[in-house]
Amino acid sequence: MTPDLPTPASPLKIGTRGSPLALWQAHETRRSLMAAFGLEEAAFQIVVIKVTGDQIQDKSLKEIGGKGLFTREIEEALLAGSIDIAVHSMKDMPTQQPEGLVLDCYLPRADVRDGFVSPVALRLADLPQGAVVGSSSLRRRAQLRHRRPDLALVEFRGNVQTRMRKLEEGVAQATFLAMAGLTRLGMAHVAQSAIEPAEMLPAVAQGAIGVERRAGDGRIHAMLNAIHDRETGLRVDAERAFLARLDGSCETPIAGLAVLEGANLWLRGELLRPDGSAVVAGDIRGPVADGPDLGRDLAARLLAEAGPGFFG
Ligand SMILES: NCc1[nH]cc(CCC(=O)O)c1CC(=O)O
Repeated sequence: MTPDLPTPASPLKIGTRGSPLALWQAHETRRSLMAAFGLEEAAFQIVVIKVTGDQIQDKSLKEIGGKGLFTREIEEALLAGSIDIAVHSMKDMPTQQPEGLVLDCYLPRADVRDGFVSPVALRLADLPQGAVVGSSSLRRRAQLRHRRPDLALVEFRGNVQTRMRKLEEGVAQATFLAMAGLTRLGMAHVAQSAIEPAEMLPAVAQGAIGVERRAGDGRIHAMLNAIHDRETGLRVDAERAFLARLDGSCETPIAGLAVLEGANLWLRGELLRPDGSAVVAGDIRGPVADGPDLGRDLAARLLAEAGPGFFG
């Protein structure tokens, strides 16, 4: 089916946050659609929407609280019809979409690893005893506390430039940034190394870009089908089912990563106590089509292993 295609007179409106990374993702979505349908740039309009998570820079995300800090206003615009699709970093997406919205289109996933950024060490293992590390990510903080209880942690938010400046000022000796974001912004060189998943399991859906639409919008559904990356979808669906079964909120440090091995999907997962004093980790393999079931099974197993007292 060939959908009615957008034109410069009636462009497709792409909603996004205004951060440099979010804008890159929106432009990448436009490039993919242009290539898939032979359309010119003017057939698309990128609409920047302000979200709560970007307006508050002086508090940790946990303090602001609530889910969807980076998505609520964008999803409202999508439901209201002022945009036609919304582009998101899947890592920041709640596992449930609001009634009337569907998230089933993913662009090809980028590097899933965390980047190690530090003027004083080449790799995480080389950080001197007692070094100060800046991170506001609950997952990274818990993983670090578990592996390197000697390190001191400070809150670190803001864009790449802000964090680099804090490192230069000596506020911390190292920080972590997703390689996907750094690479997309042309800044992969600021990372001294990329941390392998076996050493630090990334966040669920790290490196994946999702495109959300209104349910029942057949024209847009058909267009998004043309740019959907099936492998990314299989992996992210398994990881997000794992997260959903854990009721992953921003209070619970959780890591998860699925990869395809031929006809099988291999999912690794990890639950941590925020202070790093306990970790339960495991993995599961099965047919790629069973990804969400594998995710729920692994989550149930890890929850049982953790027991009721795990999160204190
Ligand atoms: N939580 C913020 C966020 N959301 C997505 C990315 C990076 C890109 C991605 O993982 O898709 C980042 C920054 C980071 O964690 O360094």
